[in-house]
Amino acid sequence: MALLFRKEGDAPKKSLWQRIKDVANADVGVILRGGVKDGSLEQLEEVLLASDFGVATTLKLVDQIGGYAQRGLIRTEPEFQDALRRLVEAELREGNSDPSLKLSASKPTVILVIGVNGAGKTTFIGKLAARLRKQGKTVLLGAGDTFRAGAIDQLRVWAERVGAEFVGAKAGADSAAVAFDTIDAGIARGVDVVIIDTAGRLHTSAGLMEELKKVARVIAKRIPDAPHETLLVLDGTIGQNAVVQARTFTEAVPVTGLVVTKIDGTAKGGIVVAVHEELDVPVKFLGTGEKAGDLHAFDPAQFAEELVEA
Ligand SMILES: Nc1nc2c(ncn2[C@@H]2O[C@H](COP(=O)(O)OP(=O)(O)OP(=O)(O)O)[C@@H](O)[C@H]2O)c(=O)[nH]1
Repeated sequence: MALLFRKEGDAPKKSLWQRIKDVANADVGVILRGGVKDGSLEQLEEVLLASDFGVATTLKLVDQIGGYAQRGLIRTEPEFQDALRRLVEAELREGNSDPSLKLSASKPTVILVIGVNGAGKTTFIGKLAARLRKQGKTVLLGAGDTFRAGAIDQLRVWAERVGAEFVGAKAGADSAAVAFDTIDAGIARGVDVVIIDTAGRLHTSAGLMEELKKVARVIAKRIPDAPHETLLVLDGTIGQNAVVQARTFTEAVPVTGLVVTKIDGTAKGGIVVAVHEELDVPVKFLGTGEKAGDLHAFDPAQFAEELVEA
């Protein structure tokens, strides 16, 4: 099984379970004796908060663990660890949680990719294009991040590397116009999937959100049920700020899936659970590095297991 939180050969990071045992030893002891009462789960709560689960998810998990302990369902450390793993997985499967990428029955499927600069949008698009090419699909990348010239070149390089087609424009061009041209080219060339990059920085966040709305409107004008996926890319190392960012974006456009990047750089994967819980949007992919293969289709069972036990 591919490792999410570290590469083969890397020294293991401290797992969530190890941190719970280090910091919350007293809690573990109390829980195992079935003696859960007010205050005895405080250290567990602190570890979960420090691991980016966020307040709402942390309180829910602590409450559930407390309930299990009181009912005598947790009597050994492995039972405690297993309960936590199962609760995290259940959290990830709650509500709107289908991790599969929706492809349209008619060509092309249009995927719009949004997120702030530096979150790893362009790298994700390159990796997703590589994955779709491997599945035998034809792919066209549209460089809608016209705010930054480097982003256009970076996407072109990815297109060449993975054998995808490319539509670009000069830096400063209208992002919505690039999206329109890309879809036109996708229809004319009969490609299977069109992936459109967007800018992540404008002078004001209100300006950025207006631009994204316009891009989505222009796409829908050309293909009424498009974009078929609007994927929001979040940096997994920035903690609760990712939740704040996600709220701003989801208020502007209907986000259909989350991509959490740089998971290889953190051992605190609680943010993946927190964003899903807060937004009721499925996590669809995890990024674990800069290479084409460093993309994982999201699997709640694998994630919960590695987060708690790895
Ligand atoms: N370790 C690690 N680095 C990543 C991952 N995804 C992206 N990066 C790196 O993060 C940096 C930012 O990624 P970009 O893809 O350029 O980010 P962007 O959101 O497109 O931002 P701009 O290019 O500034 O528009 C680059 O140095 C990437 O190589 C990941 O999953 N793991």
